[in-house]
Amino acid sequence: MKSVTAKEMYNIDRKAMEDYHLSGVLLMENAGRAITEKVLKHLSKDSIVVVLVGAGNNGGDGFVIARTLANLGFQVNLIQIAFDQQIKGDAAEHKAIYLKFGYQMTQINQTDIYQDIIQSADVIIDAMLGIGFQGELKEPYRSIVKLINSLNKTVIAVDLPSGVPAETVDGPTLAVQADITYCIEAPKPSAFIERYANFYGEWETVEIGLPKSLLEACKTDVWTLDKVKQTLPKRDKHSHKGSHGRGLVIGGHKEMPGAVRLTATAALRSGVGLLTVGSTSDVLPIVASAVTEATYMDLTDPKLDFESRIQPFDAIAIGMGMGRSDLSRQWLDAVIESDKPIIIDADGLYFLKSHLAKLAERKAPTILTPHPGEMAMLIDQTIQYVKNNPFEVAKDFAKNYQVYLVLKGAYTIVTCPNGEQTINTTGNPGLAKGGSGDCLAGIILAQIMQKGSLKSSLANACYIHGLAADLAIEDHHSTTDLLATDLINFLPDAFRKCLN
Ligand SMILES: NC(=O)C1=CN([C@@H]2O[C@H](COP(=O)(O)OP(=O)(O)OC[C@H]3O[C@@H](n4cnc5c(N)ncnc54)[C@H](OP(=O)(O)O)[C@@H]3O)[C@@H](O)[C@H]2O)[C@@H](O)CC1
Ligand SMILES: [K+]
Repeated sequence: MKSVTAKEMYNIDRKAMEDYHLSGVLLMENAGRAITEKVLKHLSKDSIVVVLVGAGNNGGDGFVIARTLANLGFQVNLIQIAFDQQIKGDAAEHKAIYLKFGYQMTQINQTDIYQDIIQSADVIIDAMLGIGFQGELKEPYRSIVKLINSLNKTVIAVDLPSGVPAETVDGPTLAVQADITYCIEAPKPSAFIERYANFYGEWETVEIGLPKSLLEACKTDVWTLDKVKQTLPKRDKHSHKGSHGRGLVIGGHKEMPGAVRLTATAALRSGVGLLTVGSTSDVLPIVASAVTEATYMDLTDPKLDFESRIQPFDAIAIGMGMGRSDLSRQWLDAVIESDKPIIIDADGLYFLKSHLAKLAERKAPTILTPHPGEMAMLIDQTIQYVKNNPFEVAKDFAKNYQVYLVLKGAYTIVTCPNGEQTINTTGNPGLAKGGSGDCLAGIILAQIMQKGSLKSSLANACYIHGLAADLAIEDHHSTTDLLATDLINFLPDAFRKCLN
C-alpha cells in the first residue's frame, strides 16, 4: 500500500484522465459507489443518513453516495454546504443526476432546518472537504464541524475528515472527528501525523479503478504484512553462522547496563549469526550473565586497539545506554571513521551533532534511529515541529547527510538517502517505555546483515518490533504492563507470523 500526497493524487487523477481516458465523472461514480459499499456495513434498514456535501469534488463523491443509498431505499438527507453557483465540473454533473433521480436536498442558507436535520441523523457522511482543503477551516464549515463533533453520531468521512489536510499545514486544527474514514485509493500522509491521525478514527482504503502502475510509482510505502512476507529473507538450508552476519553492539555504562542487554538479546532473537557486546568492564559481567549466546569485548582495556578490533564485524550498533563520557565519544568517532555499516542510537546521537558533516562522506551505510526529541536536537527545532512535519524533516535530513533515518513514533518512518520513505503501522502505546528503542536497534542490527535491500531490512525490523508488541498484548499483556523484555519474548511469534 502507498501513502499519497495531494499533489501526487492530483497528478494520478490527471494522468488517468489524459492517458487512460478515464473521465472524472466516472472516477467520481466509482469513488462514491466504492464508499457506499463500505457504508452499508454501518446501516440498518431504518437508519437515517445525512450526507454533508461541500463545494468541491469531495462533495461530488457525496452526491453519488446519497443517490446510491437513496436508490437502495435508505432514508437520506443531503445538505449542500455551498451555494449552487459554487458546484462545478464533475460534482455539478453528479448533482444534476442526483436531482434527476428526484431526490431532495437542503441548501446552506436554510440554517434553521439544516441543524435539525444533522441532529436527526443516525449516520453522518462527511463529504465536505477532501484533499483540496487548505489553510484554516472557514465558515460555515467551522460551525458545522463543531456541531457534528458535539453529537454522538456515527461519522463516516470520505477520503479525509473535513478540516484535516492531506499533509501538514500551519495553524490550529479544527476537524470532523470521524469514526471511520474511507480513503480513496491510499491514505494521505496526515493519517500518520500525530496531530491529525486521531481525527480519522479507523481508516480503510477503497479502490476506484485508477491504474495501479500510477499508484505504484508513488514513493512512500505503507509497510504491510504482505510486504514483509515478500521481502523478509528466509534462511537457506545450507547457511551457517557466518552467513548471517557478525554484529557488534557497543554501549552500556554502569548506571545503565540493561540497554545493551536488550539490544543484544533482540539481535540474537532476530537472526544475527554471531554477536559481540563491547562495553565497560563493570557492565560486561552483568550482560554476560543474561546473554549466553554472545561474546564480549572489554572496551576499557587499555591494551585494546579499538580500530583493529572492530574490523572483523559486518555491522555495528552503538549508543544504547552508552553514557556521555569522553571514552564513549572516542568509540563513536572510531565507529564513524570505520568502513562498516553502522546504527547510531541514543547517546550516540547526542555526540553525533558535531559529526554530521562527516556522515555524507562515509563509504558504508549509516543508520540513525532518533525519537522526535533526538531528531529535534539534531536539527535545532522543537519536538512539536518534528512531530508536525515528520515526513519533510526526515526527508531533508536523510538526503542532506546521506543517511538512512528511522524516525521513531507511533508510526515510525524509515527514510532512505534518496528520499524514499516507508511508514510502519504495527506497535501500540505499550512501546512508549524505556528499552523499546534498545530492542529495535538490535532487530535492525540483525536484519541489515541478512539478504535484501537496506530499505526493506529497516522497514521489516520496525514492522517486526511493533508486531511483537501487538502480539504480546493480544492475550498476555496490556499496554500498561508491557516491558521491552516481554517484547523480545514475542519476537518468535512475530517472526513465525512473517515467515509462514
Ligand atoms: N483521483 C482522485 O483523487 C479523485 C478524487 N475525488 C474526490 O475529490 C476530492 C478532491 O476534490 P477537490 O480538488 O475539488 O477538493 P475538495 O477536497 O473537494 O476541496 C475543495 C473545496 O474546498 C474548499 N476549501 C478549501 N480550503 C478551505 C478552507 N480552509 N475552508 C473552507 N473551505 C475550503 C474550496 O473552496 P475555495 O477555496 O475554492 O473557495 C473548494 O470548494 C478528493 O478528496 C476526493 O474526495 C473523487 O471524486 C474521484 C477521484
Ligand atoms: K471529507
